[in-house]
Amino acid sequence: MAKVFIIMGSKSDFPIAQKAISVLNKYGVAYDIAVASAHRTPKRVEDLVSGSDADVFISIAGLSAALPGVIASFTTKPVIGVPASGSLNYDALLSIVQMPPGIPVAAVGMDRGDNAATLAVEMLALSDKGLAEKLCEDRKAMAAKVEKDSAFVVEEARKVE
Ligand SMILES: Nc1c(C(=O)O)ncn1[C@@H]1O[C@H](COP(=O)(O)O)[C@@H](O)[C@H]1O
Repeated sequence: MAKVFIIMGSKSDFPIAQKAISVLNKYGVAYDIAVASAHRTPKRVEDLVSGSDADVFISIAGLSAALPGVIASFTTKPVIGVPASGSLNYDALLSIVQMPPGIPVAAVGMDRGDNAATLAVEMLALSDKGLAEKLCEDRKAMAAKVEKDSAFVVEEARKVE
């Protein structure tokens, strides 16, 4: 049973989806994936969302990026929107972030499929102790790497004349 459903507006968004898949695979979280567009195939979006039992939706969209908000209109499950970098600078980001009250979408940064997946895992970890523990371990590993990197730059700085 898929826990996360990744829906992207176009096949051209797939590289961003791959970043999300990589994180979900790392945590062993099952996912479904599909291309559907609120602009081009609105009925397909409704059918996919209504027919899904996923706990969290990740929606990737560029340009006017209606898709995450439209997905949110068909479900009360959390929807995480990933703005795809497009022809204008912040068009997709602003579309995703500016939802009307009552139908929120959690926006992550431009092209940040990885963060969308990590946020989805954090949501699932609220009711999954194993996932919560794995997230804690990874935070500790991240902190250890920062300390190691810091020691490295201190050492390298000493060598600068
Ligand atoms: N934002 C949306 C929606 C939507 O929101 O329904 N449908 C497609 N798109 C976006 O259009 C961009 C260009 O799509 P094409 O590459 O297919 O022309 C993609 O980033 C897609 O997410």
